[in-house]
Amino acid sequence: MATFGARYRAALDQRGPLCGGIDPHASLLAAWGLPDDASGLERFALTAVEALAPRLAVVKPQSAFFERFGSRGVAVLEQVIATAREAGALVLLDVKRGDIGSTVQAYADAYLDPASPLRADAITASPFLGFGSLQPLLGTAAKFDGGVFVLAQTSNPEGPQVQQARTEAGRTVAGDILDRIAAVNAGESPLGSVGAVVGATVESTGENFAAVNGPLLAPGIGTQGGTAADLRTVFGEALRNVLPSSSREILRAGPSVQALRDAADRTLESVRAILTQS
Ligand SMILES: O=C(O)c1cc(=O)[nH]c(=O)n1[C@@H]1O[C@H](COP(=O)(O)O)[C@@H](O)[C@H]1O
Repeated sequence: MATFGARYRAALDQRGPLCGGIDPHASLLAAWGLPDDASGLERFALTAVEALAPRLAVVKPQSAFFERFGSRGVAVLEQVIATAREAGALVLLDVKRGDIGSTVQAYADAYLDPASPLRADAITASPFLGFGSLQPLLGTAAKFDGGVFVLAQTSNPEGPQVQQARTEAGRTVAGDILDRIAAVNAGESPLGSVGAVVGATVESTGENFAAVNGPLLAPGIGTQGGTAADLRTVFGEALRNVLPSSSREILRAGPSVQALRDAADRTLESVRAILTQS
């Protein structure tokens, strides 16, 4: 298999730059007329996969919305991952894992080892126990051609309290994380396999995102207020590597498969117009 960085580049080039988040909120299940139980979850998630996975580059199921239904919910998540991959989308499992190194290896085994039923193409990870603690995850990803998206500057308003704090060297924590991702990705072509998560809502940062030489996930498009135009302000020269992500704004269009597709197409066209101008 090609590296995750190469598969990401090809997926964006072929299908366009959009990640569809599969976030089965209780309020969305209700809006779709579905029960708030594992059967409703299954209908919701598989409808979203049917609509989005054959056309979008990446789909991103959010694990907690499945875990809240226990083992039946996790079984649905396994089905979502497998079905979406069969339909040709890359699956980015949003689990935001981070732990001491020895335990991080167990998370790597759970989500990135082909032997696991929850194996995805990539996962989200939190570096706030120290970037080095993620090493087992990065090593396992490299071994199995998977990807890891490391939180750097998140879309929520509370993020700057930690992420804009300064290291002893005077760098912001977010900037330091970007530097460390860039060091892992150095020399990789067409892109490294370690991504950064930078919210579409963070405004101008002064960072050189092109130097990351890796995937750039930009959640926050739509419901959180992030717009296509914001992407230019945030990412500057690195727009070609950016994957905007939107969950609720697209999912609200359901339960009609066609309406979900139309909503995804509208979002894709709005971000494509900006991202391909560079
Ligand atoms: O890692 C993420 O996916 C993520 C990082 C971040 O900084 N902000 C953020 O919103 N997310 C996730 O992206 C999704 C955003 O959903 P919507 O606001 O409905 O588009 C949620 O699943 C969040 O957990």
